[in-house]
Amino acid sequence: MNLATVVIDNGTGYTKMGYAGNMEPSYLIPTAIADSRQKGATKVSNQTEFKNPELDFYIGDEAYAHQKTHDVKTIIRSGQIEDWEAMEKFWHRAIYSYLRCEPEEHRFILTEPPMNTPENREQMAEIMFETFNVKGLFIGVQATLALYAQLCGPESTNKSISQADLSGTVIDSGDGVTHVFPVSDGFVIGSCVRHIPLAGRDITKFILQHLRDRGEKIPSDDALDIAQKVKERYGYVCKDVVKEYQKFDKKTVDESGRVQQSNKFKKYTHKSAVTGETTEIDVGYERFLGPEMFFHPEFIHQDWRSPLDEIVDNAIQSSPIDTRRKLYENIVLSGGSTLFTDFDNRLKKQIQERVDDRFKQYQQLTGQAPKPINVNVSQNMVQRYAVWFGGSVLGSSDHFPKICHSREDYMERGPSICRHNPVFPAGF
Ligand SMILES: Nc1ncnc2c1ncn2[C@@H]1O[C@H](COP(=O)(O)OP(=O)(O)OP(=O)(O)O)[C@@H](O)[C@H]1O
Repeated sequence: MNLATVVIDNGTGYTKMGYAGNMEPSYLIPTAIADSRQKGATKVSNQTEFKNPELDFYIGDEAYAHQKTHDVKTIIRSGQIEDWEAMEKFWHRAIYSYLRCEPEEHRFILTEPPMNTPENREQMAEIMFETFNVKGLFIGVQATLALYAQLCGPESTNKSISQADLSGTVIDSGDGVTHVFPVSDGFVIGSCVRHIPLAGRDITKFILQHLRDRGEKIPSDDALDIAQKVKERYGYVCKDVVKEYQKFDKKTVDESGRVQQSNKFKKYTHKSAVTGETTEIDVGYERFLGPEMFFHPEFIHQDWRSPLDEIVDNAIQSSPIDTRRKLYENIVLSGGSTLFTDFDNRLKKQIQERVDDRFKQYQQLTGQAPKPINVNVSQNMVQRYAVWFGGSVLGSSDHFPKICHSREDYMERGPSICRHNPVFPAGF
């Protein structure tokens, strides 16, 4: 009997995990581990949860809940696994305690950043097959899975897709890093990938700083948590920063003659999980100034001045000429930090302006009018979990057993079988 494929997408900030065929992952937890400070010591206290100190560790939110007694660390930096031992422990807990499955009975889909080395892929395969004895393994490239999710997602009408349909530009912005990946026929054009060292975590820190600068009283224990909630709940991308400021500064007078601040200001009430105390915070300009980082990165990072539309345009322009039209016409958003309202509209407008300017110059120079390009930036229902959802659809497809590397193959040929992971079998 074929049991559902397990899909685990380990991101810099968050891990999404669940079973293929579902719309959403079953668990979304921080990619963090809290390890015992008393390694090697045998615990004897009756109150100790674990007798074996090697098992005295926590992952995800539980890791942060135990930071007083354990050392918490993140495992992935800029998409790359930094600590393999910690990763293995994280997977162990994820598989047995969260997903509660017997790995030898399931096929697994793990994800990797596009420029991952073959050695890293082999290491993943070794751990999965040798430690967990999984039934099968497929290591999907995150950008390709995000495109796959869009093609086969809930809004898709395209029933018969092939490798050639997997073309477009994926903008993946999560917690730690933002990437722009041009993908042609299912393959990431490696030399044209662009990396931006700014993402959700930087916006959160900026919002926190801005709230404090405006004099809001933020309890230091929950400061980052509050800023993150404010960002996720009230953040949006504006059309024009100056006009947006004016909207916030516009005051009105109510019936009793009292001056009221603009209704653009919002109130956020936070209840501390530790003390139970509530704090009320006025949320103002940071609502649009935080997400503005994508278009005016100099607000946040002194040395980074290229706006996202310039980087996307540059990535596409450096791709082979015959792929560019598809890359402009299918820009796909992936990751939590692309969820801001109107992010897609502003990005589309600014990239379209760049394309139109280039066309005008070409026309003036040659006197010829090329066929226009309509830039399309699509937001979709599965954007936050696009990579995971791509894995979910792939893992439940009929052709998945043909592309998944089996345990028998691994035993016969070793970890090098996992170096290549095409989304479609040959001749599809
Ligand atoms: N509705 C929202 N609006 C804005 N930001 C959001 C929203 N929901 C989540 N985020 C932000 O998205 C980020 C997490 O996104 P995601 O889970 O895609 O990251 P990740 O995969 O862990 O990171 P990376 O892509 O860097 O490896 C966090 O910074 C979170 O605050």
